[in-house]
Amino acid sequence: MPALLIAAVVIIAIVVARIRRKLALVPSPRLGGPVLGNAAAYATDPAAAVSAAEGQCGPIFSIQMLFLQNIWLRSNVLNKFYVNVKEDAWSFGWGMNLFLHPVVAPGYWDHLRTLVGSLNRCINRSEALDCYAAVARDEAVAGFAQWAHSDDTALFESASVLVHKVIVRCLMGPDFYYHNVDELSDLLHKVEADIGSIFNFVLPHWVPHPAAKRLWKARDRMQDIFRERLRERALDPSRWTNSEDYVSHTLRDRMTAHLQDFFPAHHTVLMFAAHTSTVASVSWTIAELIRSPERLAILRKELLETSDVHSSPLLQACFKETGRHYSGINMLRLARSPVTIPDSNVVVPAGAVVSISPYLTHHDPHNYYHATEWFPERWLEGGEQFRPAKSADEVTYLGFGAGSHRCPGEKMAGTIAREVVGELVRNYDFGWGASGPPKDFGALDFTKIGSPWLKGDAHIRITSMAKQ
Ligand code: HEM
Repeated sequence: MPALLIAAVVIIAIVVARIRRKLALVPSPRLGGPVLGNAAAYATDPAAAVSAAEGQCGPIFSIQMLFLQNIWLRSNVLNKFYVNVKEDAWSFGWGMNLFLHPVVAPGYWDHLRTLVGSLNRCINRSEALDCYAAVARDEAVAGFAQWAHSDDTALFESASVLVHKVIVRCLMGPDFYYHNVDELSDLLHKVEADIGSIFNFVLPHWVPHPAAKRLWKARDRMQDIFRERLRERALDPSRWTNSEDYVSHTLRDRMTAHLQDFFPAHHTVLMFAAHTSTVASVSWTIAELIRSPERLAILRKELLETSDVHSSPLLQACFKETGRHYSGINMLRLARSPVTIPDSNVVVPAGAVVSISPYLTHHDPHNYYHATEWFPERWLEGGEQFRPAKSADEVTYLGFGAGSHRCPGEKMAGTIAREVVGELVRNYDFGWGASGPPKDFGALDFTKIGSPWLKGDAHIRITSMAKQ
């Protein structure tokens, strides 16, 4: 009997040793003090922390964030692998759910693909984009007339108000705009303030901590707003037959009409997906044009010579460069089943968070010449400074993502941003406000979902050229 026991222990020890040799532990850096050092370093300066971790550990490493293991993949080839892993293995939806769970109805993520599919079919049609361009122009004209009254307009904050109005009119429709636009902006800000609460990550989802209670309240109010508006629409259906707003489309689309109960959750997610990054795109482009007056003069000439703001190569290059220079620090997936990283013996376990970094990819000098400069000309014909991905196995530009979750709102965001900035460049003289230029252009706020804003904002003044 003891001999049998010893044999069993030896066999188990051999098997365990073999498995451990096969499944190498993901290396973890030392970025600060023990226990919470890595999480604290990441929270203070995520770009510096991830770069330092890569320097210590190579392209695959793990940063422990309290109870979550966050595994990072840092190479162009791993970017490509990452964006193509399927949802059932590395889930985008369940990654979002880690912090958005208090504001989305249970079951929403199971319908994400269907709802995103309908979004793609609706907002990328030319009729819809023409309509969104007209809405953006209209809001830009009204918004800038207001901005011109002050000699110190907070750029990101004011662009946020403008973009929010455009998004509500386009995605939700004129009735939501008329009745609820300010309240929706308020809800967005409230949700933004609480969604990053550590308690959302670490406590069971049912625990009524203060941030969760506020978020549940916002979720319930969003549901009420939708109930009210959809009830009114049902009383006058003919008015909505040809409406280009996305809510109308989802009510007409037989793939989504039955998912009405999930519309409030879907539009909460979309307010995040669409708002922060579009505001960043508009605001950073305006700020960078102020910093380069010669380029602004060339762009103004180009825009005044064409009747179509969407055909200016320099304006397009400016937005592409803003998407490169001011991109999000991370993408995030929740691993649902073990996945082996190619050409390594690392297996990402189920339950880990897996990330890549658009920001660090875009600032890698091996990928971009003068990577730390905002230099839109790199994207113009003849601007050979962009080093295209070496092969089809690499991804070096992630401004709108790539692969399975590539952004469906790229055309809509581009249309809005070109209309807004085009209106400003054509009709207004603009520069820093009375409080002067921002002290530190490198102070990026990476806490938002999407592209970073500038910490402390930037203040500008605009003057109508017609009045000069
Ligand atoms: C300049 C503005 C925008 C930028 C830079 C941007 C960027 C991105 C990126 C990088 C992703 C991929 C995220 C990932 O793979 O983890 C993404 C996904 C997504 N974006 Fe955008 N986005 C913008 C505007 C919009 C707009 C206007 C909408 C809605 C109308 C939108 C809706 C979405 C949705 C629904 C997804 C998830 C797609 C999926 O699950 O397959 N985005 N976006």
